[in-house]
Amino acid sequence: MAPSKIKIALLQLDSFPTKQAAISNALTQIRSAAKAKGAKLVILPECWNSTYSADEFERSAEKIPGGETSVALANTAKELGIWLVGGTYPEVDAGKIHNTCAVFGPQGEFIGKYRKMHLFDMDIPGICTFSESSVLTPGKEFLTFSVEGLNVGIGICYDQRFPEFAAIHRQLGTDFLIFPSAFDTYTGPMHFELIARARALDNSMFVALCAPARDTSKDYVAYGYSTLCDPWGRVVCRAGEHPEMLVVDLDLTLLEDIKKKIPVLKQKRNDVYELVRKK
Ligand SMILES: NC(=O)CC(=O)C(=O)O
Repeated sequence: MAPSKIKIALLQLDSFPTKQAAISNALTQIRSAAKAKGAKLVILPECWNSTYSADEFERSAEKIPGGETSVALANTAKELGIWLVGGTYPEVDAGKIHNTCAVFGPQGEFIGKYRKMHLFDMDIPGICTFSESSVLTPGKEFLTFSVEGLNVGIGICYDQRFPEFAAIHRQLGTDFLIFPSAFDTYTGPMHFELIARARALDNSMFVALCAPARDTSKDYVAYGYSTLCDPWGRVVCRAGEHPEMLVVDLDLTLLEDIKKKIPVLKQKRNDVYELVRKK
């Protein structure tokens, strides 16, 4: 029988001048989350081992699996016997660059990877202009997997702005949708928590947004404020701007609880409208 609780950790990681230093810090934090706090599933942020910039994506991209970050994460997942959602780091494959999340299981096995499907192209003049599509290739595949009976799905940052993405995950059976996310400091205060709560409530699922800590010395300043919402759309826990570890027991009984009490998922009018996955 599936457990009624599972302990998870969201690591809001600091930035470092080199990839090696970022990896070393991440491994220390993962060990602390698993050994000192007992987390069974540990989640890292978007773009935690490189600067969030188009140039840097090309410079630091690696093979997934097989590259140095993936090997370090796989070994650590095995050492600790945990599930590890590796945040995102740039992937190179057949000459193309992707913003990719790799997932590793408790034996260090590669569970799968998810490539950011909706690329972050935003233009708010004088505030935030970013064009992931100038260097990255978007993904087309969804990723889901089971952790002790809990159905987990992966999205990345900008994907959370598309309600259809989370709704397709609902169709796929996802009960916990995880978005490694590096929102900026303009949209973050307006939208980050709002979107997390909306996706959670719309789909009666847990939603986690795991962000890098804020570093004001960077060109792209990440918002921070990693957030976890329950299927009722409530914020279970939220970080601040600085490096932080959020450790929490997901109360899995809430999944059935809301489905019984507010059965919107069964009440969809598929005779009138329908959402169709094409790939
Ligand atoms: N960084 C992103 O992918 C998205 C973001 O910052 C936003 O949507 O705002």
